[in-house]
Amino acid sequence: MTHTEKTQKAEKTQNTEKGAYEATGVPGPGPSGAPAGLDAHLVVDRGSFRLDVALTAAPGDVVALLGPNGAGKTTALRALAGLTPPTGGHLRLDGAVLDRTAPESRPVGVVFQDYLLFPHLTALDNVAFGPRCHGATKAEARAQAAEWLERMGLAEHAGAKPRRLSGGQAQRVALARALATNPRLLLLDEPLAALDARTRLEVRTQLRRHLAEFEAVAVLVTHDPLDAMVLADRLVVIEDGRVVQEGTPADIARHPRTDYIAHLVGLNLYKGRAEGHTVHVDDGPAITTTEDLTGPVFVAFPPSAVTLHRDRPTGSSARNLWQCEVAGLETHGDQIRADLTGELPLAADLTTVAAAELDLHPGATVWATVKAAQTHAYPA
Ligand SMILES: Nc1ncnc2c1ncn2[C@@H]1O[C@H](COP(=O)(O)OP(=O)(O)OP(=O)(O)O)[C@@H](O)[C@H]1O
Repeated sequence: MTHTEKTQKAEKTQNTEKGAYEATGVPGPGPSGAPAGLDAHLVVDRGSFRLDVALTAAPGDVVALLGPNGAGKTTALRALAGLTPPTGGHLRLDGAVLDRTAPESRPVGVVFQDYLLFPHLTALDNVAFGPRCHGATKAEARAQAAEWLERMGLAEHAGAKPRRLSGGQAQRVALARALATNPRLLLLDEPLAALDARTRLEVRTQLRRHLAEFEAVAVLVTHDPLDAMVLADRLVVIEDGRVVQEGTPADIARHPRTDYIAHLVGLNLYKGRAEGHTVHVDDGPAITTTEDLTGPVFVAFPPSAVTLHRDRPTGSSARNLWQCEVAGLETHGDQIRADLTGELPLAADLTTVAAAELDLHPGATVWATVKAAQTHAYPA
């Protein structure tokens, strides 16, 4: 999320926080100064597996939990929702202790991976189910549901049953159902996993917008580094039940500390403004892409797409050429990853032989080329 988006959201949070607390009955940060947001230490024992993860977030933060299969992401999410009993630790939300609060009494909204929409209920009644469970009358719940469907651009599908909805629409209905309870903590389990690649791109953009508008804490679980980088302000990487790294997507992408993360974030990612096939990177140079877009975009390419040269290449057909300096070199398996600074900070992967031939060392000046066809631009 950009700085401007965060600032707008922070202002909105200040303006709406009181209303949200009143709606949920959860005490806000009172004169005693109980910290707003999430303060959790999740300890869960499951046979030989132990989850031991500390997680804190301020209202407005979107945190992504990432990790390989079996790392404990779902267990963490279920512990936050109250669906898996903890063995120890603590869970506080806006200063209120929730350790012993039943799941349905927590100011928590959950969007499950397969959405779990009721097949026999319309989109409207699926969304109304959320507020109904939190004590709203049938009429109130339906009015709130209609409002949320409108906000999600789904008003015309209010009467449709889930089987008549596309994957992206079903995802938004599930999100509306979770948000309709005014949760102080929104949990999303692999929110885009059930969608095909094409729908995913569009839904990712919409979800990013909805999360940017959400004033409380959002925690999402995902395997997909793009989802994490696009949707979250902060990544918490879990391996084998423990946090192995956390930070902004940019920090983690630049300085992976485990092979899993290096593989996970195998991308150079930039935000900028597209004008046709050219993306003007914020505070950086232009990148030529094959996509034809206009307005704010992300552009990404893997470090393996970067070719390095000691001298400025003359005959290269690559559309993107930048002068860089080697800031660091790291070995990853049989590859060398070069961390480059300059007009465009980037990571480049090359073989050990190529690194030796180029006489790469920290401080060396190099030219990097990337073919337009190896970049990927998409709306921000
Ligand atoms: N119901 C259960 N009973 C016992 N152990 C379980 C149960 N569910 C999960 N586990 C174990 O807990 C550990 C963490 O599983 P969890 O599903 O939280 O991981 P995950 O990171 O979400 O993985 P995935 O990405 O595959 O969904 C795994 O070792 C798993 O075998």
